[in-house]
Amino acid sequence: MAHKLALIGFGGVGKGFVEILRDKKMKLKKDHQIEFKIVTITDLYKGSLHHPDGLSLDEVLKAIDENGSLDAYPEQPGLIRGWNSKETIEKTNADSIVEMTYTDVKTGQPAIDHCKWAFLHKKNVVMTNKGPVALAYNDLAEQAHANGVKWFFEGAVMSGTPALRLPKMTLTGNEINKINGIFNGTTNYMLMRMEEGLEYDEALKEAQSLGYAEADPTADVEGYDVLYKVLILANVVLGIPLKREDVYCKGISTMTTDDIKEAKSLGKRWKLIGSIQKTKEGVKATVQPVMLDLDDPLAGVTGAMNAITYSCDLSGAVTLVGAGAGIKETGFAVLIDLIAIERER
Ligand SMILES: NC(=O)C1=CN([C@@H]2O[C@H](COP(=O)(O)OP(=O)(O)OC[C@H]3O[C@@H](n4cnc5c(N)ncnc54)[C@H](OP(=O)(O)O)[C@@H]3O)[C@@H](O)[C@H]2O)C=CC1
Ligand SMILES: N[C@@H](CC=O)C(=O)O
Repeated sequence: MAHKLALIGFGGVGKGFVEILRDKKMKLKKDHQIEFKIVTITDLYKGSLHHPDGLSLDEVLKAIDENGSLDAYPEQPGLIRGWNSKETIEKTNADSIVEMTYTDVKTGQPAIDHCKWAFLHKKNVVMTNKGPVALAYNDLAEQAHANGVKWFFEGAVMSGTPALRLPKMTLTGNEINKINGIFNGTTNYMLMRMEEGLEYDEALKEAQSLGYAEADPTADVEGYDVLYKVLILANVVLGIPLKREDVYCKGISTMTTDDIKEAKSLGKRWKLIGSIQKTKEGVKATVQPVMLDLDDPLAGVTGAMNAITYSCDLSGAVTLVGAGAGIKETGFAVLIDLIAIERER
């Protein structure tokens, strides 16, 4: 039986995910005997569509590409328009909610409420939104468990690169003492382009046009996006209930091309580094720009690529390098989570 999905938030990642489902439909069925059917899509300004038997992905993409809105989707018997996110969760016949609204770095809303409502209505949640995981992990994980549903969010850290499944699945049995790395695609891309001669504003515009930046890019350049990822890694991977006030956070917003040139003249390169370390005095967590030697492995991670190193007592340091942002890459993260749910069904 097809696994029915309701999408909340239909921006870059939402569209990327629908394109993946359209393109991989046959392969998923043939290789994995899995069929996903999107029955609802709800977006704040682009509108909302629901059909209990499934929406035509070609028509959804045509409506968005040609009109920027779901309102242009053709009429058909049984089609319902106009649900908001709460109505979607309450009324849809979907098995899983895919939450891809913007990340609010202060409150985590409305995504935290979306999770709570979905769990109460016995629906799984897959999300790329970082807010609920960073701010309400323990509470929401308990609610999902109590309602017998799954809550997955692989895309919240390093988009489609499995930065969360790696420690949870294959590094299990190790004590992880330190996690550090590059966790933001936008700023890593900007630093590379500034080294190539672009001004700060030009580099930011490019990162936005490539779909890497947050709806409000302040989150990227001030380091809050990395701070959120540090909180997720601490809570989910290390089981440490770290809060935002526990983390020293400095972004790249004050950096100029002169800073970049200075590093270059010293044979170094700036990177925005997130780090969590267990020490005798407790946990030390920071987000800050660091000048690295060019032969440091992290110095070679450029563009929207990210890297994470898990320092483990048994396996030693294990580093994963891969996309940290991107429409297709993050859409893929949703697919990984949905396949994981489907395999457990
Ligand atoms: N882009 C990337 O590379 C990555 C993104 N993420 C996360 O994935 C999520 C989506 O990212 P992305 O697609 O790039 O962001 P976008 O800003 O492109 O899309 C977010 C969408 O959510 C919609 N939205 C906001 N509030 C609501 C609501 N209450 N109900 C319904 N829809 C709503 C917005 O509507 P409208 O625009 O119509 O107002 C917008 O279309 C974010 O949380 C982001 O942090 C995670 C990893 C990587
Ligand atoms: N804006 C973020 C998107 C992924 O989390 C980034 O640039 O890394």
